[in-house]
Amino acid sequence: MNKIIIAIDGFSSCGKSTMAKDLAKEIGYIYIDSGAMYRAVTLYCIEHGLFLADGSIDEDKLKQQMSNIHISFRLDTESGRPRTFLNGTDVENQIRTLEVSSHVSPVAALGFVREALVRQQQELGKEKGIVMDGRDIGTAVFPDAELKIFVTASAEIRAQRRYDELKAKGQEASFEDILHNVEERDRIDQTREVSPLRKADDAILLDNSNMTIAEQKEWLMNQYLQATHA
Ligand SMILES: Nc1ncnc2c1ncn2[C@@H]1O[C@H](COP(=O)(O)OP(=O)(O)O)[C@@H](O)[C@H]1O
Ligand SMILES: Nc1ccn([C@@H]2O[C@H](COP(=O)(O)OP(=O)(O)O)[C@@H](O)[C@H]2O)c(=O)n1
Repeated sequence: MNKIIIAIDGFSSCGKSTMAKDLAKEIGYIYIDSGAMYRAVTLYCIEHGLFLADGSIDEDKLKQQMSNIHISFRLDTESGRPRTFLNGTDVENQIRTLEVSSHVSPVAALGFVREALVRQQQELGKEKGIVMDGRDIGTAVFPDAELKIFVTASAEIRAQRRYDELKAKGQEASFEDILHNVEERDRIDQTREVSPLRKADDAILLDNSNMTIAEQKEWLMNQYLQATHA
């Protein structure tokens, strides 16, 4: 069967990567978490003092240093899930903290950052057989993707899911802070000038507010089967 490209976009913390990862594993496709790439660049900025005292980004320095930022993914053989590496170091846990979440959307709004990452993402999808999730996969990275999904759920439900996840990992964070972060990122992601978050006209909308992980997994598998047998 011919391999296709599956683009999964949507609002923050709604379950995109959970469903994308599960599908990729089941059908033997590569899974790429494009958000992890923006998070890795953000971690680099934090670690290299590129956030100025007023909270803004030293754009000139970041532009100069973009070629020093190398992001890769390696499969964790135990969990079967990919882990994110920044310049050879496993940063999978560090990029998921609320600190990185609080800084990532302004970094992702920078045109030169998007250009560099989109180029890498397109390269990764060249052979097809890929599931990629993010904000602009169906609109900018792979506008010709054969299957596009746009996921949403209420902000409270999304914040609760992220809160439960951080708590399970032993990370302290308040529900209010997470809700604020989810809403703020949605606002910045939807209003930025370059490739803002929006549903592609040909994407299928999924509101998974009242769906379990198993139900959404089955829903996505059905979409894949329909797309490949059409
Ligand atoms: N339908 C669901 N019901 C409950 N929790 C979910 C559901 N889908 C995903 N989750 C959980 O919500 C959290 C955020 O999911 P994730 O896949 O990381 O979202 P995204 O990639 O959209 O940010 C994870 O802890 C995940 O296990
Ligand atoms: N394709 C993408 C993916 C992420 N992003 C940015 O990166 C941030 C983190 O993405 P993510 O997918 O890890 O976010 P969560 O939904 O997992 O919280 C988003 O809030 C966007 O600002 C983007 O601009 N374009």
